[in-house]
Amino acid sequence: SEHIRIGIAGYGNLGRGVEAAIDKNPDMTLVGVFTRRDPAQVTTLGADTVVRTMTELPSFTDEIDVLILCGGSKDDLPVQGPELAALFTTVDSFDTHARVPEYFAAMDAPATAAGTTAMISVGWDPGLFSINRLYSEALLPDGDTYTFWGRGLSQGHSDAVRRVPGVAGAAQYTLPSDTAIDAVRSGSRPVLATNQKHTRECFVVLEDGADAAAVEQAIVTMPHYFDEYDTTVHFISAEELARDHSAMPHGGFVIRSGNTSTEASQTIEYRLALDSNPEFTASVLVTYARAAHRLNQQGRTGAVTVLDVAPALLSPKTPAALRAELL
Ligand SMILES: NC(=O)C1=CN([C@@H]2O[C@H](COP(=O)(O)OP(=O)(O)OC[C@H]3O[C@@H](n4cnc5c(N)ncnc54)[C@H](OP(=O)(O)O)[C@@H]3O)[C@@H](O)[C@H]2O)C=CC1
Ligand SMILES: N[C@@H](C[C@H]1CC(C(=O)O)=NO1)C(=O)O
Repeated sequence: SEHIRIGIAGYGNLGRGVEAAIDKNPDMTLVGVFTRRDPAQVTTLGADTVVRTMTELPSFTDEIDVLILCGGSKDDLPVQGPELAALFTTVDSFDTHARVPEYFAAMDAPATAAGTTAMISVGWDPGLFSINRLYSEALLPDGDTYTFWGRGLSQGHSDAVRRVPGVAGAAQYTLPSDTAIDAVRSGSRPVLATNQKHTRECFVVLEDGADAAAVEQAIVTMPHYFDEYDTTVHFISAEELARDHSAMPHGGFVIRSGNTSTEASQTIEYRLALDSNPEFTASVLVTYARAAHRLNQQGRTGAVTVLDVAPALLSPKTPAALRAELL
């Protein structure tokens, strides 16, 4: 039967989640974790997990079928993605929405040249929510689509805050507006500005000697992450961060209300409720690694997104079994 050999590039919340998710998929094997740090500093879930430096990756091109990129979207993936897509079929969770077109192009060139497949922006948003926004808009042309997240910890926004000079640690929570949700659920199809749907709340540990006012200003004005929102910043100790902000729950929903006739109002809704944002996202990444490997074997090279993936490619079951069980 098919067997897929996985590498993990970058070992943080997501990398750890991918290590766990591979254990849940019998058709997958973890070849190793690749880190920019000293491997001796990296403690993995599995005691026997191989940990190597990122610089060793070029010597693993024959041993890895799909490399799952678990770096941060703000600063890591824009550099690591194109370099690694030139060597491996990759899957990543790039989630700076405004920069997706530019990142897609940056991944498409090396992957096309190398004959690899670069599947970008895999996760739940972008990812599963993107698929449901597509279904909703295609199925109900006359309608409006809304996306709400939280209350929960956004990993992309937490990563972005951690990259601000003077920040030693951070957690960012996204809070949906109940007023906005009620208006949407009423079916009145309201027009809502970005800052009417969510607010953002950051808990930040400062490095010794850092200027709190300067850090706060850098966060609340950050393009693509915070500049369109009302954001509050709290400064806490490293102990408080570890004690109160280690769980990473999240979730949300995509809802479209539309009309198929003046009399008939229709609603489509897709919802997630997550105890662990990173573990769920990692499970999505591993599932789509199966599809990326199959697409590459079919000769589909260059950059692709979840919107290009036929659902059957995601399943470990054969098409015949899927037809017998799911249709
Ligand atoms: N599309 C979606 O729905 C989702 C997307 N994401 C994306 O996933 C990205 C990664 O999230 P997350 O895993 O939480 O980010 P982390 O900050 O945990 O990890 C990012 C990188 O930082 C390095 N790192 C991790 N821990 C440490 C440490 N203790 N000391 C020094 N460096 C460390 C690792 O690189 P190295 O090992 O090389 O040092 C790692 O690859 C986010 O930026 C977000 O964009 C996340 C959730 C959902
Ligand atoms: N990409 C997000 C996944 C969801 C969560 C989110 C937000 O809270 O702004 N936007 O998209 C993440 O990093 O957690």
